Amino acid sequence: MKSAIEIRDLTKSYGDVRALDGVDLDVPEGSFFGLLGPNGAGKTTFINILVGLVRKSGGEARVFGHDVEADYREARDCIGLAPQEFNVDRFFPIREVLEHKAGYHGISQADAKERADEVLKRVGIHDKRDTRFDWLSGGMKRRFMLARALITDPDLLILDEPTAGVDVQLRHELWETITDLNDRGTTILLTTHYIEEAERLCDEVAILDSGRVLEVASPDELMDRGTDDIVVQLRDPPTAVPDFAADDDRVDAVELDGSRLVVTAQQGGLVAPDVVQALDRDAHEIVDLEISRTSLEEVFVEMTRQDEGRATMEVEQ
Ligand SMILES: Nc1ncnc2c1ncn2[C@@H]1O[C@H](COP(=O)(O)OP(=O)(O)OP(=O)(O)O)[C@@H](O)[C@H]1O
Repeated sequence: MKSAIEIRDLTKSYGDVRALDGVDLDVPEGSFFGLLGPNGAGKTTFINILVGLVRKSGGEARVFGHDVEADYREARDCIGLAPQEFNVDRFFPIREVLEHKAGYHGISQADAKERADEVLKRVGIHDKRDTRFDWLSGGMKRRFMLARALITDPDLLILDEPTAGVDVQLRHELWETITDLNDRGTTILLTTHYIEEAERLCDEVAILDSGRVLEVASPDELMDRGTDDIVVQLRDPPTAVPDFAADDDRVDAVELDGSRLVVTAQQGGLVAPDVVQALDRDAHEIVDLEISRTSLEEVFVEMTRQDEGRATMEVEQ
């Protein structure tokens, strides 16, 4: 599949700070791709290089085959960006702001008007079209940021924390709008601190830490790496239970607390039937069974914490 974003050995230094330290990444065309990382990992720097706000120190960055520096105009015209900060002209009615933006990208005045109406309707704030940005509520401001990113009908939509500070209802509405765009073929690059957001929306995520890509995988693949708890409630407290850990190397631990048995295992969904069979064989009656899966958040915290440990060890050696 063709790449919407193609990154090779990308570096960026701000003085002594190595914000990006040799990033290689391919974001497939049409995908919903998440860029996750703790504060200061380099996400905004990465995005700013793609849209030409920051100059890279080394390496290559292409958007739909266009080099972000040598072919800046072509690359930039493919991208719609909704940044974290509200960098909007506050004194004009929002529809005019959109028309100016469209004009800047070479869209005719008549088309710009039509598109402005269309995107304002799409994000649900068309009735506010004559209002100044300053007078919108926080949630409406977020919607407007998305509308502005969409005004050029971009092939690549970059969303930097698009739901920061919005209520649950609006978050769900924004998710729906973005998912719909992705279903129609727009490639999405999303950064977020709400790991649940990435888990729900993204086909693939890259975990970035200290300017390096630690991992690229689907949320499911990442969650498979964590351990799950298979919690079995038995009718009667057993005197002994099968030693699941000895028989199956996916099992990490077995704990018995009265009639409650907890088997901690990788790929809990696949281990659970074996647990049930073994208990059944030994005539233990099962009253209830629940599998609690590791969340992407737990895997993310574990991975980025391990990296911290590694960094400390590297310094100490
Ligand atoms: N203009 C700048 N001058 C100096 N250092 C900078 C500049 N911009 C970013 N940095 C540094 O580069 C590193 C990466 O910052 P960046 O903003 O890209 O991270 P981030 O992953 O977007 O963080 P956050 O999640 O907090 O927004 C940080 O150490 C930051 O302090």
